[in-house]
Amino acid sequence: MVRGRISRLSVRDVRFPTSLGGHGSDAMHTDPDYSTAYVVIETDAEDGIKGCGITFTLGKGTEVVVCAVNALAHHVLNKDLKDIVGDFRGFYRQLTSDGQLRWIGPEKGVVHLATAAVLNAVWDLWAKQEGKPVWKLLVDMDPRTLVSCIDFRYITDVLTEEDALEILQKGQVGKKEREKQMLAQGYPAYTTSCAWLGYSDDTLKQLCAQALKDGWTRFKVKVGADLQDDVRRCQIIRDMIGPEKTLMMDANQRWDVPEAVEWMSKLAKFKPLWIEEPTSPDDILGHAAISKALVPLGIGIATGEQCHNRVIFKQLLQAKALQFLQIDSCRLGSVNENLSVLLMAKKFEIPVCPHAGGVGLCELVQHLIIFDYISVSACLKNRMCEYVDHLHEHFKYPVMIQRASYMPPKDPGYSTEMKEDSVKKHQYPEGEVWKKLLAAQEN
Ligand SMILES: C[C@H](O)[C@@H](O)CC(=O)C(=O)O
Ligand SMILES: [Mg+2]
Repeated sequence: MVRGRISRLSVRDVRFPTSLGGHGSDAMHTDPDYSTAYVVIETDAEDGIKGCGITFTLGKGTEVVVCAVNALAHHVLNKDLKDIVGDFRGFYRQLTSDGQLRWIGPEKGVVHLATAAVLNAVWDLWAKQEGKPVWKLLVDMDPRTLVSCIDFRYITDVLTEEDALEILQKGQVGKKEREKQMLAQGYPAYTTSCAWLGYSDDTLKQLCAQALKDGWTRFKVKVGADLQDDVRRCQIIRDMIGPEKTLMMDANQRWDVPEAVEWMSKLAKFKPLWIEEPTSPDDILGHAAISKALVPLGIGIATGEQCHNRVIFKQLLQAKALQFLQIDSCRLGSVNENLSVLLMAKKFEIPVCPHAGGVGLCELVQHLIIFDYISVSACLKNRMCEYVDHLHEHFKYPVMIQRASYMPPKDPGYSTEMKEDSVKKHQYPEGEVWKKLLAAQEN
């Protein structure tokens, strides 16, 4: 039973100095400090359960997201949780349609990242009160309730409420077996941890050797800044993993459309399964053109980690602009909007391979993709979820990887809760980690 009125919302700017080690670096983001606007909501219920939500940022600018969360807070405060989740579509619409705040979106940019953080906290609270991890809450929900969480505005030309219901009803068949399968085997993952762009060749080799020992069979390498470097690094990694294992490449939006085609034609000999974010995430027709040129070379297009909202995904699907769709748990409007994208991907039969990593993204998105397999896609072909081996130690319920697969979390909630000590130490700029770093910079 859901209970309580939201009595408090707090949001903190939490940053990890990952740029110091080149972790997370790519052709466009050369010095990312993995960070989060960390939201905690409390209720007046006696159980003391809190909902925790995050969105992912790269350091600077987290303070702007924090401001946007505070600007949205009045939509949540003093609301009964029962009323929020009882009309989740209405609540989503209320947050995303604030007559003044939507002007600095709508449903994109800082205000949408803030929406994600707030709604992620609501989902965490709801699941904790129900005593289930979010994936299980979703799996056990009847199709009508699931559909009632989705705002179909702007997507009914490709996915109506009736279409969504039909997909979810079909997904009921074999659900029990798939749940058992997930609990026993987990959801297949790939690793990005070996090949950040800022890593030396020696680090790349050492991490790749370790990943092979740990049983990884799918690897992603960052490309896009310098072609000769890319050729050398891709050669190293392909030689190490051999011809059979899967390799993906990620350019993080570095190229123009013709440049993407030309560059990837030179990297095609390394047999990448996909090139991720070859160009601007807003350029739907550009992605379609790249896809048309590269698919004949055996290279698919993957994108999504910087797609603003369901409308962009709708058009990418309509334009046949991608072969792999990458949802993101903290850029889209939480579970609600991700549900609509999972259902559209199912309708277009495009495999979903979520973006993860960052800080907390693995923790969250595992719930969505496990639900997707059990209740929507029922398919593992060409599907895998990203894994990055950073910062899990700061979470109370960190991801569990076994045999290169995500094992379904068992603790109630959305795995979003951070350790209080970690939050305090990494709060920007007053946490002890930052105090030391900022003082050292001044000297
Ligand atoms: C800046 C981030 O680390 C980005 O490079 C992550 C990414 O593109 C991915 O994990 O994929
Ligand atoms: Mg990427």
